[in-house]
Amino acid sequence: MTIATPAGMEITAAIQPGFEQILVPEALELVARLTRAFEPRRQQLLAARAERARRLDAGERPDFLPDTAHIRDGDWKIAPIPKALECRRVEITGPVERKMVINALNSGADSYMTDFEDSNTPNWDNQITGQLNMRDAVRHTIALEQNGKSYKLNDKVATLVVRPRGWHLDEKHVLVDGKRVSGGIFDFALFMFHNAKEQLARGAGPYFYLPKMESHLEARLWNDIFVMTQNELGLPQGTIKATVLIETILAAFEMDEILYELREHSAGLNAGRWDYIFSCIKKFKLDKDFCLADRAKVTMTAPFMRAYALLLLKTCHKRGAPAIGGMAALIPIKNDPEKNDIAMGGVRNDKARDALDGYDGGWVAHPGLVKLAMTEFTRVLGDKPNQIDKQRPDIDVSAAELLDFKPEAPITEAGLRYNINVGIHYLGAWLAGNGCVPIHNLMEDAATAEISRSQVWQWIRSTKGVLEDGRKVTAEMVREMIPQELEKVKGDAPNGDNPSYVRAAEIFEQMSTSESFAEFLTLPLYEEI
Ligand SMILES: CC(=O)SCCNC(=O)CCNC(=O)[C@H](O)C(C)(C)COP(=O)(O)OP(=O)(O)OC[C@H]1O[C@@H](n2cnc3c(N)ncnc32)[C@H](O)[C@@H]1OP(=O)(O)O
Ligand SMILES: O=CC(=O)O
Ligand SMILES: [Mg+2]
Repeated sequence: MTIATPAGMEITAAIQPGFEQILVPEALELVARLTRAFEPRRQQLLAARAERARRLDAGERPDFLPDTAHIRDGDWKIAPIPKALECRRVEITGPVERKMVINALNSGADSYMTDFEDSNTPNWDNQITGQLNMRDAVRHTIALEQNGKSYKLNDKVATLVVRPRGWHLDEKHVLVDGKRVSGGIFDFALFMFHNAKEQLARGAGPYFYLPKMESHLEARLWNDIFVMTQNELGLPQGTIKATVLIETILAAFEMDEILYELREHSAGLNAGRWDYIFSCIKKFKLDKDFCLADRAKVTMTAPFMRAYALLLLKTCHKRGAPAIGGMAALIPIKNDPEKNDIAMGGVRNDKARDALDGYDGGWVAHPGLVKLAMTEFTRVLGDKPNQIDKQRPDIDVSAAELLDFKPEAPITEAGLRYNINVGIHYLGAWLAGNGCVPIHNLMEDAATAEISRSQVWQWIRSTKGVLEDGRKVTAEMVREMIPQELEKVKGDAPNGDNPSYVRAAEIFEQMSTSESFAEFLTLPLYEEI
């Protein structure tokens, strides 16, 4: 099938039946206009990231910005939060897949973040089918017959929030003036064009989660895109609301500034813990003093994670903004009640800690976790929709505390093998089109897998990358383990005979043993799909 595209735009992927309903000329026109207006700035900001990374590699340490002290010290608040976003005690998240969209909206959670990002392989079909799913979800017509089950929406559903791709990702199948467009702008513009007015008519609005930003200037770019889009679509300014994931170490130093940039459009901040850990490893990968312990030991109570979580909470409430907690990767464990009890206890503790600290809500990965997370937040909040009024002047977090990277031990052979195993399994699933999988009873997505592959790279290079039995982690050691772990993955994965796992092992070896560090694992992977 062919479709009409605006002058200067080319679509290089197949237009499957139904895709033309999303790729309508006016929607593509909006993509083209936003691209022409903002793509040069996206490229400048990505170049600024690379320049900052070079400085960090050379030993520079981040600090709060001197030039924006007046924003941190100033007395201001974000614009009022709309009714539909006042109560977010439990937010379920998941890839933008039809059955999961229905199950998540029906899950009993207050809100649902549908994901074009960490938990989604951004192949062309997933992206456009995801937009079709969103169109039907917003209109409450989404339905499905699968495996003898009928899926449709309940009368009362969770508030929908959409996560477009981050600034680093392109949509390679859409070119404007010969260049790839931004994946984030593409996802955002199509969603806005098809759904914003319908959502407003239904008493909510276009709400977003914004991932992986590294500075307030990147937030300013989103804000300017919101302003132009609202003008283009004839929507009142301030209609769009966005929650920013603080999931990079550099953004942790600019939380006030990020809220300030988006103050007319802000719906608060979220502690995106998994990408945050990955970002710390990435930004200090060459620092001889930096070396984190086995992935399982780096929890929310590690000193640097605790500092970040508390600073986020304090900053949000000071600005009248919701503070939303991140994701415990534990999921229900079938057929093993004992292990399941331990996993559920882990989620309960995680949500109880966030609620008692003062968070207004938190993320869960699975419908089976909604009730217990809700119980923990309700225990603290009672019948209040949020606890934004709970100020935490007692919290005082310094730059040194944000950078207090511990624990450093233990690093174990089991931990190393775990990282290799999860890395291969996840990359293989991703290449096969599934961006979120259960591995060893944990939710694994692009962010958790990034921790695994970057730890292996770092342990090989750091003088502190030594196993607790005294052996140094080396490229040879990792090369030897990769085929062994690949065999285990082939046995464990439901589609283990898919050639994508063999390819994943090759990519994992290349990524973890090569001298250069791939900025995001999804960048080389995207060129393979
Ligand atoms: C770091 C971050 O970025 S966190 C945010 C990104 N990550 C996520 O959003 C995690 C989303 N979660 C998931 O994808 C899944 O829960 C997984 C992959 C972890 C586990 O999936 P499965 O093993 O298939 O779960 P399970 O078999 O227990 O599912 C039972 C039912 O719940 C549904 N379900 C599971 N998780 C979700 C979810 N997050 N949203 C909606 N429905 C879900 C399944 O579709 C299934 O439905 P069915 O009974 O109608 O067939
Ligand atoms: O997106 C969330 C994260 O933890 O990463
Ligand atoms: Mg993330």
